[in-house]
Amino acid sequence: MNEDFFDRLRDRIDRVDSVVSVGLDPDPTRIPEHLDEYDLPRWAFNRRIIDATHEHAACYKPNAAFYEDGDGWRALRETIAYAHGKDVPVLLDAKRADIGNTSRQYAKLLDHADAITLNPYLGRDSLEPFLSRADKGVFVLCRTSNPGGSDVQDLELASGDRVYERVAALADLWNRNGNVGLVVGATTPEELESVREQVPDLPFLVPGVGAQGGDAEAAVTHGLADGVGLVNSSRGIIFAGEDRGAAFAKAAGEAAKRLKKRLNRYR
Ligand SMILES: O=c1ccn([C@@H]2O[C@H](COP(=O)(O)O)[C@@H](O)[C@H]2O)c(=O)[nH]1
Repeated sequence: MNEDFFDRLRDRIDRVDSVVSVGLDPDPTRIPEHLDEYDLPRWAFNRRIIDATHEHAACYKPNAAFYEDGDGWRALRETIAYAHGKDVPVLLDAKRADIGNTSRQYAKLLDHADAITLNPYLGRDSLEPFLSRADKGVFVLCRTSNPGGSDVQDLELASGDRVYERVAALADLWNRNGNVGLVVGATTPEELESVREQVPDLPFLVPGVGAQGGDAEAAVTHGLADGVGLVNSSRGIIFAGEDRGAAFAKAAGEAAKRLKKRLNRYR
């Protein structure tokens, strides 16, 4: 197996001709009722979603928030193993980082996943236990897709830079192992473009297309570095067939394929 996460991701993107990241956020209030009979309904749901979407998935992105309880961790472990069985990398959207000893503990999450999202707010030493895992990918939150993303990230520093621009510059410095990418949302296409100009070599994870209504063209045009990057949709894929009972997974497969084709127009 290739030792470099972004090389492995490039191989996967080439193999399925797709930059789609399928977000596995199995909101218990939206999972089809007929799956309640299973021991782990979230895992039963994800397994069916993976079966239906893997041909179009450059990666799976489970968000840790949907698994942080006893059964949830079991469902997540099963999900990751199953995705790996289909040869699809898994990016755990955990948005972690803390002081040193706590971060070292958090970094154990990378024993299971291929890549992780990190919060840069605590600075370099908080990220080090993840950055030093040279074979794993690390996506640093830069300009997030939510409406309040501007509250802190757009603040202007004394240097004239915005906070998110400073984060992008730091991430470039932190990339000594070639394993760093950025999270930049599709809902702010101008920022996407300007961050891409600033750091031409860092792949982006671009969330916010689909349910958040972000700009798919900008996501692809600016999200990829030398053809490598990810455009994520979670609810727009996994709940595309919410009203279709047992056919929910088929609808998810169709939604993933549609998004792949739409994004490929701009690659
Ligand atoms: O800036 C960010 C960072 C992370 N996310 C996460 O991506 C998915 C998006 O889900 P959708 O259903 O496609 O809106 C979700 O897990 C978010 O927590 C983000 O949206 N924006």
